[in-house]
Amino acid sequence: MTTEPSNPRIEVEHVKKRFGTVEALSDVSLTLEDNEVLGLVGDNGAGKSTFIKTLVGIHQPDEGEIRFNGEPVTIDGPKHARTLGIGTVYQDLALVDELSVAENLFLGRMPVKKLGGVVSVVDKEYMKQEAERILSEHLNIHVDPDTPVEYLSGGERQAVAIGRALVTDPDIVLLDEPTSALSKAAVEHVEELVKQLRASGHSVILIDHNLEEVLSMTDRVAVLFQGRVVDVVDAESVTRDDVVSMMVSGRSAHEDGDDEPLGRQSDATSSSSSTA
Ligand SMILES: Nc1ncnc2c1ncn2[C@@H]1O[C@H](COP(=O)(O)OP(=O)(O)OP(=O)(O)O)[C@@H](O)[C@H]1O
Repeated sequence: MTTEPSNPRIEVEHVKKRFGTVEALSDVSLTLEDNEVLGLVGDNGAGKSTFIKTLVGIHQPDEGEIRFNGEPVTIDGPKHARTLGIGTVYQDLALVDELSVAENLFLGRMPVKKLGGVVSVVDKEYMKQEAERILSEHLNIHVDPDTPVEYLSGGERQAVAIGRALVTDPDIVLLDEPTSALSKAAVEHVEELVKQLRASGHSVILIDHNLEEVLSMTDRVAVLFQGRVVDVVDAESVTRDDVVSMMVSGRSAHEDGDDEPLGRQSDATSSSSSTA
């Protein structure tokens, strides 16, 4: 279901990002509307993770502008992104193996309490209770919050990573492959979570190689090819085959067949900045 663009949470305009000779993002323009789930798909190396990492300030764009709630921003890094209300689950999970589930959820933002009104100590009880609540309520995962994450299954680790993004109650959630290591039942919980996030007014960007999941979870889908946006399509009306074709050819399903693919090697003037 596509609604008229009205109140973008994030606007990315003409962003370029190079790594040496590789142009990972070539003139990317995209919007994330208020209360929408935007899918980001593309073949390996298309630029999806670079896009997410640029949004949270891990990478700085070489060119272009990012606006957040209408205001141009320079995002210094993940901490700054969190203060802007962006929660992120990275593809590599970024968990610390030897720390517990609760410690991973609250990494870098441990809650403190005053002992005797004077000495500040980490509030471990609160951390454990919150960790259990977030994981069971949102993800239906029941693990001992004291367990080091190195002992968890892949699916449980993924749930901890998602739970970690939810601790700060963000308005915008960026999910980079949130279901890649999950069982079918756990994937359904993530799908449910994404629906709940949207129902409660969040905006979500979802990267997922499973196109069925993307099409069922998102409102719009942006297709990337070699650093460019091929098209942004309505998830309800596009077919999986059309998305695959755009991912492989670098051409929009709506374009005539004679154009050059919109790849890094192409000299074709980009018509790829659709924000549909
Ligand atoms: N830190 C980096 N240094 C050098 N090159 C990089 C770096 N990060 C990404 N790249 C390159 O930029 C391009 C885009 O990579 P990116 O990880 O964004 O793709 P992706 O769409 O997320 O791929 P995948 O689906 O395989 O995760 C690739 O050619 C990649 O090798």
